[in-house]
Amino acid sequence: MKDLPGEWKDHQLTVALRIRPLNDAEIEEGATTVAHKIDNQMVVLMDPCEDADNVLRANRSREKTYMFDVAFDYAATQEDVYVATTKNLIDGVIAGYNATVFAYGPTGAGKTYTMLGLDSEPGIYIRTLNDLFTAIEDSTEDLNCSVYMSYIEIYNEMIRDLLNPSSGYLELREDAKGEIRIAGITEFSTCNAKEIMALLTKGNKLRTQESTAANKTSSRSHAILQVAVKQKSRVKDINEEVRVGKLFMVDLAGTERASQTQNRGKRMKEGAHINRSLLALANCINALSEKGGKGAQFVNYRDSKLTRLLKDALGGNSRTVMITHISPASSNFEESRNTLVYADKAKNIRNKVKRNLMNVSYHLAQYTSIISDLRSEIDRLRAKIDQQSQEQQKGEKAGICDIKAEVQEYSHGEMALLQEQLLSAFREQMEIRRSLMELENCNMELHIDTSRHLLTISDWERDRARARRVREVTEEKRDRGNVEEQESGPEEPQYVTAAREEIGPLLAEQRKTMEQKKKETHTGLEKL
Ligand SMILES: Nc1ncnc2c1ncn2[C@@H]1O[C@H](COP(=O)(O)OP(=O)(O)OP(=O)(O)O)[C@@H](O)[C@H]1O
Repeated sequence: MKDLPGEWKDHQLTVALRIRPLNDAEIEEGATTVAHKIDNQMVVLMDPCEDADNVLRANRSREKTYMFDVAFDYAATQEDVYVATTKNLIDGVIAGYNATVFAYGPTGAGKTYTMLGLDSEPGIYIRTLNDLFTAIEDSTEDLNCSVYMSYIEIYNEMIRDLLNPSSGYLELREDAKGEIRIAGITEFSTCNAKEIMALLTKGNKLRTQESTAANKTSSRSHAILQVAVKQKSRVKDINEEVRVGKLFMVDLAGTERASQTQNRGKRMKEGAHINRSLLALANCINALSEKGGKGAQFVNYRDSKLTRLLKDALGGNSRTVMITHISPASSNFEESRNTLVYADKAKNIRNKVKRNLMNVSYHLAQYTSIISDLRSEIDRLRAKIDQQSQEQQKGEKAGICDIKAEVQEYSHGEMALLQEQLLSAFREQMEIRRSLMELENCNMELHIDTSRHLLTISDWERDRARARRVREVTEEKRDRGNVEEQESGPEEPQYVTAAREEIGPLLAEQRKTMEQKKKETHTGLEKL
């Protein structure tokens, strides 16, 4: 069924649960299985502290049943998980919808296994990309399609481009439409799955991964793979429809407790950052699950880079699937319980989704003027025929034939030539307009960022002056005019210093964009 363009539809977050098999370390330490899949949707978690032989089972409160959209245990294959969670999103992305799949859960619970997988057991990334390219190839629609890919990690609250690590740390920007963008991100345009897989493998090698007490190859960062599918009509028209569907695939760092993972030093600092992002994510899930209900709350996405980037995935314009992971082991009971509580809340999140359609219309002035020139030329020739036929009614047919031939020749030759010129003028104009529009957007984003920083600084300076004045008045009153040397006031917070530092580069970038815009406009005018 085709959706009407521009129509908003409700979409409830899909929440899946995957319980991985017990691992060797868990078996060695004598852990028992406490998480069981009951059926395709139901899971039960038993408290290992309870005495299973106690027939009275007096304390049943900590044995809890959870329902999800779909549940998997150790028997599920990578294909099973992919088909039930992600495969269905592909057609939507091609039709211009946004979609997000994210893996959530404690460290070592199997998130990277589900998303990336092994060479012998590929995960969701590879399966999705293969099916996406096949679906594009099989599409019968008359559309030109291009696929762009980017791959980043958020490590210690800093964004790194995994496809171009030399670009340093990247910044988040909000554009005029309120959409979050990563400034300076590398977007590879590819048209085959093999090429995209090579990029992904290269990027993965750069991902921050370390051995921790809980997982030998623990991912210390959140990794986000974004694939954008852009399509436009092959048939040239004065109105062109462009569709853009974006798919985010996110492998989050694991939730962890410092005491349990025995992390120290650098690992502990990472843990704090990982937890800051995941705490912000948990807060958003909490607030969103309450939204619309009695306890409707403000959703604060700004607390971490992760939540700012996942804003659309949570409560925005995206079909979203959350794949929650837990270990079945009794030794991980507490982590599993906490994870299940959040996954359960996430089921209440509702998104509003809409196809991303844009209309590019070309300037008609040039088109209209050429057509009117052609019309007057034809009128002139018609008038000439009429005039001549009146004058030479008797036997001067040859002359008329000459003029008729002239009209015909003009109509075919000149028309074809003019048509050709018209088309190429359109193409050039279209390119210039498109790049001007991009520069305009970029400039607007820079302007908004600069204003935001200036506002942050002036707010802070105003508060500081106010605090200083209050202190002075208090001191004056107490010392009856004998004012002691004043403190310089509170130390400037990090976010204000960061705002000051960012203004210079933002202004420089703004100047650069303006220069480029001038150049483009000049080239455009020369061509017209
Ligand atoms: N369903 C599964 N079947 C078989 N092995 C699994 C499964 N899930 C996870 N594993 C294995 O368990 C180990 C830990 O998994 P993985 O690295 O995917 O965890 P993680 O949740 O990504 O951890 P972290 O948050 O620390 O990165 C890996 O060796 C992985 O191969």
